[in-house]
Amino acid sequence: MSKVLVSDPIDQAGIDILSQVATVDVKTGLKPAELIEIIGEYDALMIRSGTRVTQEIIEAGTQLKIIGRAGVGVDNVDVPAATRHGIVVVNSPEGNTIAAAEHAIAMMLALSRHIPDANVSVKKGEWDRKTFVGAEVYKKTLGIVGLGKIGSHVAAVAKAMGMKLLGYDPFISTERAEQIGCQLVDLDLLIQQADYITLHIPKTSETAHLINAKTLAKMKPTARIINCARGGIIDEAALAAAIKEGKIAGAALDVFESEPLAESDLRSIGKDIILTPHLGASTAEAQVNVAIDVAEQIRDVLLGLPARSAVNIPGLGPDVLEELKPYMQLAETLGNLVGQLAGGRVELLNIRLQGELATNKSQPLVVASLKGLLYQALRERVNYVNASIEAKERGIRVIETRDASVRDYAGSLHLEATGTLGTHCVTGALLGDKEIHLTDVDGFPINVPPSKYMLFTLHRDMPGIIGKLGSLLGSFNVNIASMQVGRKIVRGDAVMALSIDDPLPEGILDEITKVPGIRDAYTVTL
Ligand SMILES: NC(=O)C1=CN([C@@H]2O[C@H](COP(=O)(O)OP(=O)(O)OC[C@H]3O[C@@H](n4cnc5c(N)ncnc54)[C@H](O)[C@@H]3O)[C@@H](O)[C@H]2O)C=CC1
Ligand SMILES: O=C(O)C(=O)COP(=O)(O)O
Repeated sequence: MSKVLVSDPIDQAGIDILSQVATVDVKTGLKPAELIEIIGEYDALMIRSGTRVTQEIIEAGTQLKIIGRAGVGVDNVDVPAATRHGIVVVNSPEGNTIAAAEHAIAMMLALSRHIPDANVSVKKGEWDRKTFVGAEVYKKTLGIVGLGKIGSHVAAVAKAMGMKLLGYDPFISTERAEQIGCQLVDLDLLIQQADYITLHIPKTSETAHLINAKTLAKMKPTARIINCARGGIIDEAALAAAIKEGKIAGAALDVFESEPLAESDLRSIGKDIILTPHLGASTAEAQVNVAIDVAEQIRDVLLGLPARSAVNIPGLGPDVLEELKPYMQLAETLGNLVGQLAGGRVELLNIRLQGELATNKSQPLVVASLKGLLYQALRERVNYVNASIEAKERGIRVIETRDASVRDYAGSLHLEATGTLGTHCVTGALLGDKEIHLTDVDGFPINVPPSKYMLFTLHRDMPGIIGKLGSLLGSFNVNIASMQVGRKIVRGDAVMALSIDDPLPEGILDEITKVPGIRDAYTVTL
């Protein structure tokens, strides 16, 4: 049975799902060295933001197949290292959207009305109404940095409260911003005009210290900034100084450069700063959502199925996966087949996505083709995560083309592999009830479902060949399950595709090529 380590607090709903397929150990608060010591035993690791999954931990996790982040941000995982090791990293892109957005709104209102400090004051026995006079958000300008899932929900709520919305997000269109009710502007303008700024972007090398001494200096002295996204997007020292010097009115922070927050100037600022301990996703509802979402994906991957929200498999979102699932198996089978036909070292793989597959959405089929191609060399070590990197490291050049005009089938895939021993090509499609069919081998039209053991011959189309081959296979006790000939012209060259019940015994290929008229023979295991 597989083993899963849960190293941060996760809702029981997730543990229950994992327990259906694995032994689950919950060990929270482990030090890095302790995690390194035990991670080698586990097939999966489930975390929140509390565990830093470094390259060292990934290298020690020799059995790891998946790292599941029960939340959005994966900045605490060395994703490139996981990718190199073929470990799929999944998250829950939507499970805590509402929770995080509501926390940002709550922070904005709490900051405007000094709720945390007023509460402490009343609990101390005071009745001070003058100190805590606040500001309304109605008709004020909210600048939203990052108009993704959380930023969009913040926009909807803020709009309902009568705020004017400015948005900055270089990766969304003006139309999308308009839909959200935001005027798309550049960051500088947003910073200068906003009364409130709220951050909803990932932490990356581009967004680190996006808000710094220079940007803070451009803000209105009455402006307040809220960060419920990631620590380190704001330069904390510069922020503390800006509030103390009255350059801005205040800040509300849920996330910090280093968590838990250690000694910090931020603590010494009074009612103009609110600090919460990374609570954005901490609602009962969100914790159930993310735990179920990620546990299901871990379960699926441990059962050999694809994950719906893998962050290190490009282009494979849940909607795309649903559509492409049957074609992924086709691509893998064709990759595996053409790799074996080509034999030797493959140097170039031409992948043509045809008919309805000729769209950008089909990108994962390229990865699946490479996974199939590399299967003979790498077996279980190649997967959707590392297939592209492994191909690159082996010097395999990949050319993708898309041809929507090929309409023999709704969608079909054509793979051509060139290696040290020559060039071969195969085409396949889904027929009937999404059954995989080989529709062409080396330019000869056929129509056969692939089987585990197959034999292909290139021969002259002439009487007697099929009989001779049948007798030869019979003399080696090889049982033929099905056979089909593909030819372009009568008595010209032809291809024979045979499904056989068992692997072909050693030495028989040479015998087959000695049959007059048979030029070449290939056996494959799929
Ligand atoms: N405090 C907490 O507990 C939580 C924090 N988060 C954090 O909130 C952030 C946003 O999450 P989602 O909205 O779900 O992500 P998302 O991926 O839906 O949206 C992020 C948006 O940021 C934009 N973006 C990326 N780089 C940018 C840049 N340099 N400048 C401006 N915009 C940029 C993207 O185009 C995208 O629209 C993430 O950092 C996530 O980790 C999420 C959940 C809970
Ligand atoms: O989902 C995210 O990105 C979060 O920041 C939530 O973090 P958490 O799971 O509460 O440690």
